[in-house]
Amino acid sequence: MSDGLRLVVGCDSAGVEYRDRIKADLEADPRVASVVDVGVPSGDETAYPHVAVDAARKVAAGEADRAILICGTGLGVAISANKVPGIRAVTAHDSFSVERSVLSNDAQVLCMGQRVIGVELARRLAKEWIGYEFDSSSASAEKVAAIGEYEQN
Ligand SMILES: O=C[C@H](O)[C@H](O)COP(=O)(O)O
Repeated sequence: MSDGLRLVVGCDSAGVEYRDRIKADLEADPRVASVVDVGVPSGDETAYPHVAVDAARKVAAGEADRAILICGTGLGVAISANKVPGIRAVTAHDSFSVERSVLSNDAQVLCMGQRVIGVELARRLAKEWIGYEFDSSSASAEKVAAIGEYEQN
């Protein structure tokens, strides 16, 4: 993270407003090196699985460090992103879960719902989330490794 985070943002038509607000926040954040927007633009009705998998594949390929995805609930984008091998995507709408998504689960994808929480909370949670870093020497590491083992077997 010393050179700054490389982030992806994405949404479906139900998440455009929050994606735009969070994207602007991230672009102004000194902790962030780059923000790639995988869509959708306003008025585009591409379904959420396509956007979520596109974003998740960039993370899995090492082109980005993390992704933030918005849909109506934050659920569909998380389910979809988790179909990409190696991806741990979560839906989180509270500060504690956002913290633990990184410190416990090493989640690289945070998903939120524009129809679930207010925009100021979503913006705050996005800012908090990028400030956490997983400790690979922590007791949580072997639990995260077990997820990967189940994925491979
Ligand atoms: O999880 C799905 C999202 O909330 C999406 O934005 C809306 O999906 P729907 O139109 O199928 O309800």
